Amino acid sequence: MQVDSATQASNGAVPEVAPGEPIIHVRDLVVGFGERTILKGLSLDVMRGEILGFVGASGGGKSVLTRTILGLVPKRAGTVAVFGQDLDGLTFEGRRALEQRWGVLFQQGALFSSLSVRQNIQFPMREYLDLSQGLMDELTIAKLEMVGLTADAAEKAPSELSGGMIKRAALARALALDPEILFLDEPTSGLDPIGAGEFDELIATLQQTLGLTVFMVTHDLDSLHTVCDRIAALADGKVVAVGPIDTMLASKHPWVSAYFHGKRARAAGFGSEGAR
Ligand SMILES: Nc1ncnc2c1ncn2[C@@H]1O[C@H](COP(=O)(O)OP(=O)(O)OP(=O)(O)O)[C@@H](O)[C@H]1O
Repeated sequence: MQVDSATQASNGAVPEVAPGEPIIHVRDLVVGFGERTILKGLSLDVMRGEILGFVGASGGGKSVLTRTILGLVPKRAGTVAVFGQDLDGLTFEGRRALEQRWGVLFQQGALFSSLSVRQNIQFPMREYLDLSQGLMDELTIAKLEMVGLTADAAEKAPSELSGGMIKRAALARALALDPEILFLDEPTSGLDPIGAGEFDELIATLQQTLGLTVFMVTHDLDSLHTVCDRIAALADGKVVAVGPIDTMLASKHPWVSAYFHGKRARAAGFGSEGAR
């Protein structure tokens, strides 16, 4: 894929990714903190319109990769390009234009606890757009309905919501700017299996109706099986397997094999006993 920084308009206009080119393109990425190197030459492509599940051992660097793609963590080497734009070559305006095209649901601190749900959802609108209060209020209700919440959730504080409602409200905030890419960090963690299943269905529905590309960090085997088009597995600081679930089940890499054929995978009905 060609990342042509010369085409990156300084006015923030964004060149389109050619059909068949990855929407997120990571090559030879090295990220570390002090003496520790976490990502050791990681490469990964995410294609437009897919739901890519990203798995790996706890502490392996999944959140670090997400945060590096978002430009929140500095890299030591390698390339990160989103929508065909090398993150390194961006002007301030170019960077802001890019940020409006993705939405993020972080694992921790999904919502600002001191703000109402309405204020949370309007936060990115205020940051990036110049809309009247009336229009923002209308959009807020539309986003809440999109994620299966009713309008009366808007005036609630996060502390008044159940865990599942917090995830949905956070998703509504991630959708506030009509993003093309959704980054989800452990979206179903903390939810019971039914709540997690419903959230998975919601993500699949949104992906289809809005044409989203979804990058999802998850440990949830059910999510990986039910909603992900492809899975990428992280081990030893690199992507060691990438492909549909069958690729994961066939992988000989020790971590991937242990994960997809382990006790939890078997309990969920996958793995050595055959994929369901
Ligand atoms: N800002 C930072 N400064 C120092 N170390 C960090 C920083 N951010 C992450 N790390 C370290 O990088 C490693 C990878 O962290 P990361 O949160 O990406 O793991 P993860 O794969 O997402 O884990 P989990 O599945 O448990 O959420 C951890 O050892 C973590 O302590």
